[in-house]
Amino acid sequence: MSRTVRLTILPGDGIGPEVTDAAISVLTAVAPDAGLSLAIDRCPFGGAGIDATGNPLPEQTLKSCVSADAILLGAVGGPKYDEAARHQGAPRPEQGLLGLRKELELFANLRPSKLFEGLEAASPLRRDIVADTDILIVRELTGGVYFGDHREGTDVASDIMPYSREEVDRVARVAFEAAKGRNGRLTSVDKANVLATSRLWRAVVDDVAKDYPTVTVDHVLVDAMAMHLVTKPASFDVVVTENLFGDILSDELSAIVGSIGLAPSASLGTPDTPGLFEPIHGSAPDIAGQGIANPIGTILSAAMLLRHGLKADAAAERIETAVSTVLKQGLRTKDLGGDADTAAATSAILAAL
Ligand SMILES: NC(=O)C1=CN([C@@H]2O[C@H](COP(=O)(O)OP(=O)(O)OC[C@H]3O[C@@H](n4cnc5c(N)ncnc54)[C@H](O)[C@@H]3O)[C@@H](O)[C@H]2O)C=CC1
Ligand SMILES: CC(C)CC(=O)C(=O)O
Ligand SMILES: [Mg+2]
Repeated sequence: MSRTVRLTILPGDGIGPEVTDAAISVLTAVAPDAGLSLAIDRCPFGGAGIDATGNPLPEQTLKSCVSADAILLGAVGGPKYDEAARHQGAPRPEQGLLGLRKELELFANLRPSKLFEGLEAASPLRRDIVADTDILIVRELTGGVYFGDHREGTDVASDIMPYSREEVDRVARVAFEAAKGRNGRLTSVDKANVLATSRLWRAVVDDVAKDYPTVTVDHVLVDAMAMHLVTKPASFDVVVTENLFGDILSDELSAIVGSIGLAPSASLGTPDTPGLFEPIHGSAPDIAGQGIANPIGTILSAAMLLRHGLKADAAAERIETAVSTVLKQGLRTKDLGGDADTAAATSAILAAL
């Protein structure tokens, strides 16, 4: 007997539809052996939501997300929408994404990045420096400067970065749990020499640490962390940080291990809200429509969807093993210095399954 699971798919904009199609074909391939029957609802979101309804998070799309077992997103945004926002005051696709994260209270964003075997030459770092890099960034996702008050004037503008003890506590616990299940090392990244929110962040992380005596915690300032990631990436295990710093450091880390096109993520809230699974990259307007996007970040996000969203760990592992295998065998999309297109990469992964 198979279990029917409801998946809301948000292809979004740019390369979003290309990479979500690839991930759906992989999910569809592993579902039967995992005892899953997929009920897929594709919904307009981001720029596509604006085109369809004027709203980046249309009411029907939100309804579908709320009642789904899990959500898979491609990416949102693009120059056409930036122009309309600038000149006509139109809504931005990115507001839809921030709105969805907030609506579902998806406060913990897991962004794993590791060096796959065979990809040493794709890293901009020396082989001996990048070797063994395997980091999980836990990024706070529904607080901080993305959600504070924004004031936009022609001469003065401001963005407020608020954090409460509760917001820091809950994401810190996710990070400590993750560290406990890995190597027991947690690095908390902040800017406590300048920011009040960072001093609160540091104090709360130290309080939560008392509940996790087997985890060792270090505090590192974000500017130094940006440097450490390129000089000694293999010395970090789990990293927890606030929204903006996590956004930036995870893009940096993804390039260190080869390409932003490889990096998946899981955005999680309480156990009874559906998780949102998406690659960390954006809509890549510079390569959209050419069929050359790397689909691996989205395919690995589908694996995270199976593990965290559907508790189908074996199916998740099958996908991760297939991705490792094809990379070890030499499959390279353009971002990794090769010439495999999206379709060829997807076919290779399907074959490796
Ligand atoms: N989660 C989301 O939906 C996000 C949306 N954005 C939006 O995306 C748009 C473009 O932003 P950018 O700053 O250009 O960031 P981006 O991540 O879309 O692209 C940065 C660079 O990485 C390359 N790239 C990204 N994904 C790739 C993939 N799968 N395969 C191969 N190459 C890939 C792009 O071609 C580009 O050269 C903007 O409108 C931005 O607001 C940006 C980040 C996240
Ligand atoms: C709102 C998003 C566009 C922010 C972002 O870059 C991300 O979440 O990775
Ligand atoms: Mg980002």
